[in-house]
Amino acid sequence: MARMLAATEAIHRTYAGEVDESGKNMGIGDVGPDKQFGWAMANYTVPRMADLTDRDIALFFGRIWTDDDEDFHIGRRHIRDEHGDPLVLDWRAALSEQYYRASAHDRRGIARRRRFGFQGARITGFEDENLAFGEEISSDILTAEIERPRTGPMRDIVATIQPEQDELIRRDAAVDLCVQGAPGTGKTAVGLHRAAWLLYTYTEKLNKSGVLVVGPNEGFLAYISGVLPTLGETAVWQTTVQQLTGAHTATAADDPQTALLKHDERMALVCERAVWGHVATAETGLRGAGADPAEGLLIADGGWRWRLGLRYLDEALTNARKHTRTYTAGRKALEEAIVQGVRRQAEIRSGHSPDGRWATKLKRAPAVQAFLDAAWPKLNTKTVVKKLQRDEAFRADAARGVLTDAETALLARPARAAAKQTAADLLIADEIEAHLNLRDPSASYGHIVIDEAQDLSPMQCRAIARRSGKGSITVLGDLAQGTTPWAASSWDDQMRHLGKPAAEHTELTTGFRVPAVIIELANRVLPHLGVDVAPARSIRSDGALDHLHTDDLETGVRTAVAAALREEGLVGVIAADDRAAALAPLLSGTDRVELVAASLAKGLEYDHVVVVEPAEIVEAPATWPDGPAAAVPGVGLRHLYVALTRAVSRLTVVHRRPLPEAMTA
Ligand SMILES: Nc1ncnc2c1ncn2[C@@H]1O[C@H](COP(=O)(O)OP(=O)(O)OP(=O)(O)O)[C@@H](O)[C@H]1O
Repeated sequence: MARMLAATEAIHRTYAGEVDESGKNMGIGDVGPDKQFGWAMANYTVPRMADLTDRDIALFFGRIWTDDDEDFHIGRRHIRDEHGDPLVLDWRAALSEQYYRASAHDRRGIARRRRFGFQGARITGFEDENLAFGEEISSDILTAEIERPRTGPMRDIVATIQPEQDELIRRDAAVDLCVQGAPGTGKTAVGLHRAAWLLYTYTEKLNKSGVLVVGPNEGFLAYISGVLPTLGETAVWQTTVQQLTGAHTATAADDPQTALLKHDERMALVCERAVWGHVATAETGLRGAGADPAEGLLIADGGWRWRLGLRYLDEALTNARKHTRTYTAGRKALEEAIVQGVRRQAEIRSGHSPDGRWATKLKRAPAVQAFLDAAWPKLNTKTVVKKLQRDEAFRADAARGVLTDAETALLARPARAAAKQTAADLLIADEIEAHLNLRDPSASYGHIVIDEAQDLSPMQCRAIARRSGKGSITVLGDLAQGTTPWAASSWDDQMRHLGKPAAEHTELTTGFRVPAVIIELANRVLPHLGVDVAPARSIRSDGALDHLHTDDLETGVRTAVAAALREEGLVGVIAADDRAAALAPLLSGTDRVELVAASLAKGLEYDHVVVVEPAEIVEAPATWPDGPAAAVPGVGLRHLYVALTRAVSRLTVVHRRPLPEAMTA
């Protein structure tokens, strides 16, 4: 690697001058092709040098010997010798697949596999499997990696990817995946590694179109943000659905009932009607333009007078509606049809076809404009949203047969709240905009990874789908951990909202995070959550579970945290949202302890978790993602399930009140 770095530095030195010079001169005068090339080379070498600089990570973690007696090392990045021959294969290379997938039963041409253990950049040991002799071992190196104390954000798992994970990671780029998985089964890990694999395998296509990772909240993004850069991928956008849909810029909040309605799938149809309902019949259009439908559209064109009949206009309207995807394009198509109709008459009458300038002038003719404005009025998103909010008759038309009267009334917003929009209003605006205008294809992503996807509302799913375009998606989640008021209860529905009804479905059940004693406790809660999902089976027999019954919660928490700090790793204290706020002063000043509100614990993990007063977590009202607090039935128990499944090694349940029945039954 040092030699590769030296070679890259030499290239950089050769061209570095071009960067400085062209940095000054770029865009001024003539920058010849040589300079362009030099500039490109110098720029190319900069990230490559960073990538080749020591990263305190072992250069390789595995080795395979094939039946043909070739051998390869497998590592995080590809390393070659001065002749260009590979010394270490990138974990994403096609051949590396054999390292992860070969078994004694299905050797895939691999005679022997070696796994290296390492600490930082130092190799600490290795274990061999002679697959050719039918040998298969349970890996201590994998066990050590899984049990390793967590010291900070999430790390990559390249050294120990399991065969069933590898299969998902390396699915073809065109495949849409939906992965249901119990807590700690590696969904997030699979999603991120799949993003990295796709970028490596389809570099050109995906670097251009981009890869997006959507997570539930900013805390989660911070937790996972380092994984892709350590895998050498810096060009992946990571965002929350709130950021993606602009919800974070909302200036007002909906009451829970209204928010629920605005996130409902039926709103998609209301939005569609609110836009397309503006298209009138030819007859109404003519009347609206002050013309007599029996006479049709009369257009004065210099010395000429043209007439388009009702039937022609009706057909033009129907065609424009049928053959265009967006409202704005539809109006254009209608305008073109009018020009076309007149052009034909002009050709017959004058014997030659009028030019483009004539067409532009004709479009501006007052009669044409008046008809277009009446039959297919110009619209923008703001106008439509405003009409939905303020115009009762318009709202009733758009919602007729879709929403009840009471629901329709919830969409009304008083004029004094005019400029203020809620997060759900912005989603509605996004939906309406999609009917009005085609999205710029460059604003769509080649692949989108969506984590904790069970929490998305139908309208949020649709907003993400619009950003996917022709790209594929990987959807990860757990129905049992759905805690939003609109959480999904079926993946089929969710995939339909995401525009990928034919996605491949898989379920992961091998738990890598939570030890068996702790997952058993969580699995007691699972049947009470009202979803049909498989429980996790932990591959770990270590770990500890303690209950601390106390008269005083604060003392109990203090005792539990002090005990937890005697061991290595991070401590997470999870409590009902209000309780968490109250505990904050108690826990400040300890950098190995993090206090987490139960509603924000999703996706995170700690070596030692202290769950505070489960009864309170069960009772606490859900904190709505973009609105006020309000009780969502059953959500508290799901928060408890999430809280109980965050521990990597030890869990202490601190309680003053009796434990909820679901935990003890
Ligand atoms: N093959 C593996 N080797 C080592 N560690 C792994 C492996 N697979 C998963 N892990 C670890 O297990 C833990 C749980 O993984 P991850 O967070 O991806 O699970 P999840 O299914 O997304 O969980 P949750 O539903 O609770 O968010 C992580 O620390 C991850 O690094």
